[in-house]
Amino acid sequence: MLEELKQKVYKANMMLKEKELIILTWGNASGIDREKGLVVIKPSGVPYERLKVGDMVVVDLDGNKIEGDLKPSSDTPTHLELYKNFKNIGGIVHTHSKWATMWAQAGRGIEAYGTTHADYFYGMIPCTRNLTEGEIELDYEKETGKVIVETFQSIDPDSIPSVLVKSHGPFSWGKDSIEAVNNALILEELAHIAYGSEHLSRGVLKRMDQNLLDTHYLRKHGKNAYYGQ
Ligand SMILES: O=C(CO)[C@@H](O)[C@H](O)COP(=O)(O)O
Repeated sequence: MLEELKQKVYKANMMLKEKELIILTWGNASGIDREKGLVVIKPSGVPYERLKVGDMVVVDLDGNKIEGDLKPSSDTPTHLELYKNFKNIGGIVHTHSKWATMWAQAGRGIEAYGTTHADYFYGMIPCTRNLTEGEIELDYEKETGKVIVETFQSIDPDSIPSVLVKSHGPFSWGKDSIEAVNNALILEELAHIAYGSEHLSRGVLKRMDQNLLDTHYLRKHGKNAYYGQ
């Protein structure tokens, strides 16, 4: 069942390791078949060194396991919530990549400071609020997806394909799981560059000019060409 999607999701998972976005078992990738309403996701706790295509788990959008010998990732409820609410996405990845996780732990979104950012993200990459707001939340994996969706109430997930989850780490998405890995890689680079830029500017750095942001993002996404046109 879903053999092609399993191959792609397996490849996306292995790319997370190749691109050094994860170590040990600190992350997962998934992909959805929208027609069938089924999601393929990495099994929980399996080290990437031992991961096989046949280990991929199939779940429905309610979280019921449809196929697979292993338990789906503990982040499955978050992936499902995003698939249900962000209708254009076909793949999601979660990592604990260093630079993005630093921003997530600091509770700070990554402001658009330059054209490297603007080529891929049309504005600030947001950080969610605290998941629990002071209460002990036992089912926080379920809540994580809801808090991400709440964060995107007035943000288009197609033009900002990543989020930082407070006290946890980043989630990225795309039209499929491979594009989601690519967006996670770009996020990690932007997180590193933004950190250095803030420090070198000794706290006076402001977000980039809106015209420059528009020009770069819209040009890269086929919406306009150059200044003056
Ligand atoms: O942050 C966590 C656990 O604290 C997870 O994101 C793990 O890093 C990956 O979990 P599995 O996919 O192996 O269940």
